[in-house]
Amino acid sequence: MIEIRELTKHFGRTVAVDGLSFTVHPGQVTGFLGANGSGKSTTMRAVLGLDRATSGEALVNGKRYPSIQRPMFEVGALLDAGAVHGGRTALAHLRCLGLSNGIGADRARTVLERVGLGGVANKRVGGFSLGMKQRLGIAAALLGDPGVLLFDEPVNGLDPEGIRWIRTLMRDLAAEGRTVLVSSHLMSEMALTADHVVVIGRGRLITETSMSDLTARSHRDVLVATPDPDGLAPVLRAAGGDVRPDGADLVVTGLTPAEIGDLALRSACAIHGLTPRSASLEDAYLELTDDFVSYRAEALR
Ligand SMILES: Nc1ncnc2c1ncn2[C@@H]1O[C@H](COP(=O)(O)OP(=O)(O)OP(=O)(O)O)[C@@H](O)[C@H]1O
Repeated sequence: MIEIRELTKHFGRTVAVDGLSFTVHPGQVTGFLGANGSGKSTTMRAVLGLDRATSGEALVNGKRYPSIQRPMFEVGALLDAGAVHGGRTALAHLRCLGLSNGIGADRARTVLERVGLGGVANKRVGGFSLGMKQRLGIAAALLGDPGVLLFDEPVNGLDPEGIRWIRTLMRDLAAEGRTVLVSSHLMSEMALTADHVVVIGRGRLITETSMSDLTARSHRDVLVATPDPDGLAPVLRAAGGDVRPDGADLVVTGLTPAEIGDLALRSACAIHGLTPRSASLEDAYLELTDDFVSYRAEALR
C-alpha cells in the first residue's frame, strides 16, 4: 500500500506538490493522471525517498522509504529507463543492482525472462532500443519481487507492441496482489489499464475515483435536428432540459431521446433527427482538469 498524506514539495518558489493526499491499494492498477508539470514525478520521487518532502509524508506499507530495511524487497520503480550504464550487459546491470540487497544471478535471470529479455541477457545495454531499455528498467523494479511498484510514464515513446506488453504486465502484477501505481498524462491510456484513478492538477488532488465511476460521469447529450428550433427549445427547457443551439440543430442535456420525441409530438414540432451522444473519457478528464484550472484562476484573482 502507498499512502500520500498532506504531501507538499517546494522547489524554491515552485510549488510542485501542494497538500496532496491519496491512498494506493493492492490488487489493482491505479492510474496517476495529470498534465505535464502537475507533480506526478515529484510525488513518486517522494515515495522513493529521492525528493524530500517540504511537509507531509509519503509511506510505503506504513513506512517512510529511508526506514525500510531492504527496500528492493518492498518497493520497485521505473522512473527513467535511460539511466543505465551502456557498457554493461543486461545481466551484469541487474546483478550489480541486486548486490546491495543480496540478490543473486538466478533471480536476475528470472526477471530478465519475465520481461522477455532472456535471449539478450549477455548483450551490452548500450545497443538496446528504447523498448528494451524500458523492459530492463522493469526487470530492475521486479528484482526483489516487491509488493509495491511505481511506473512513471512507462509507455512514453514505445511502439504499439511495447505498449500492449506493458499494459498486460501491469494488469498481471496487480492480479498477483501487488500495489501498482502508473503515471500518465493520457486518459485514453489509463482507460485501458487502470481500475482506479487519481487525477491531480498543479500539485493538488482533483479527484480519486474508480475508472467505472469516471466513465459514468462522462456527460451524455442528444443532438436534435428540427426545422422548428424556436418552437421546440422552450418546450424542452420547460421540461427541465438544458438546451443550446448548435448551428441549425439543438444540443440537449437532461432529457432522454424518448422524452424529447414525446415532447416534440405533443407540441406539434417536427423532428428530423435524434442522436444520443456520449462524451469520451478523455473529454471527461479534460473537463475535470479545466474546472480545476478555472477554479484556481478564480481563487488567484
Ligand atoms: N528538481 C527540480 N527543481 C526545480 N523544479 C522542479 C524540479 N522537479 C520538478 N520541478 C517542477 O515541479 C513541477 C512538477 O514537476 P513534475 O516533474 O513532478 O510533474 P509531472 O506531473 O511529473 O510532469 P511530467 O508529466 O512533465 O513529467 C514542475 O513545475 C517542475 O518544473
